[in-house]
Amino acid sequence: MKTVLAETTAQSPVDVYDIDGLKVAEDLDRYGATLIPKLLQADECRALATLYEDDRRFRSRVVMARHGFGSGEYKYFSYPLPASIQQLRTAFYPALAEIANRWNQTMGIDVRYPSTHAEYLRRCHVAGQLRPTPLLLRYGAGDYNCLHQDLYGEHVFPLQMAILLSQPGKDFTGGEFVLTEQRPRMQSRAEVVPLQQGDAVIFAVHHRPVEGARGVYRVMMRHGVSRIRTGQRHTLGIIFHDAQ
Ligand SMILES: O=C(O)CCC(=O)C(=O)O
Ligand SMILES: [Fe+2]
Repeated sequence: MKTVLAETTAQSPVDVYDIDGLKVAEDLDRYGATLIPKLLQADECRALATLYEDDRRFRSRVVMARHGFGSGEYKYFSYPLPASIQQLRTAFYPALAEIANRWNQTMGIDVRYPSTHAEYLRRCHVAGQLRPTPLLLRYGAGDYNCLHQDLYGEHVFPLQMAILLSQPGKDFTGGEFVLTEQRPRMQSRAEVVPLQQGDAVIFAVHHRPVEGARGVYRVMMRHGVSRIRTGQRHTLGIIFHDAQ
């Protein structure tokens, strides 16, 4: 399936991402995560990171240490979302919904996701999950994001995306994106996703199916960020369900 991102910003040409060509489904099935290189250009990343200062864009700010979530802060966008974020959310959803539906079938879960994001949001909104979840995160030296799952109500779309907006090695050091998977009655496995500026990672929000010798089982997934050693790191998070 081809995902077309029309004009992610005024400067950017139309980009076409061939989701099949990038082995998105294959990686997600094997590892629970996949990396999409250079989804955004450096100038788009800088423009998005700069939005962090513009409080008119956001519905709320979370200081992570106050909640035991880690150290650093983030802000949830208000509706209407910035056009580039709205486009990313809409454009990536259909291909991810196909994977999510296949996973649910494999795991014996009877929830199915509609083919358009607009339709899925209607389902969230009818259930009272009305608040937008796309967010910008900002970390400084010493900050980190504890392993977590982004669940905001009954309706959870099982895949999400994060885009690194800062340049590792230059804007910051440390601060690796980390995923863990907890298999039933087994020790946990960790995976570090080596993101460059503008790269996206798509990953499982809460669980995913794994084929074992005795059939399919579910592994629990969590994600977080290791300690930022120096500098400042910004990320854009795109979650497909809305929040209560
Ligand atoms: O900063 C990161 O890389 C992780 C962000 C995150 O937890 C999210 O987007 O849900
Ligand atoms: Fe998260």
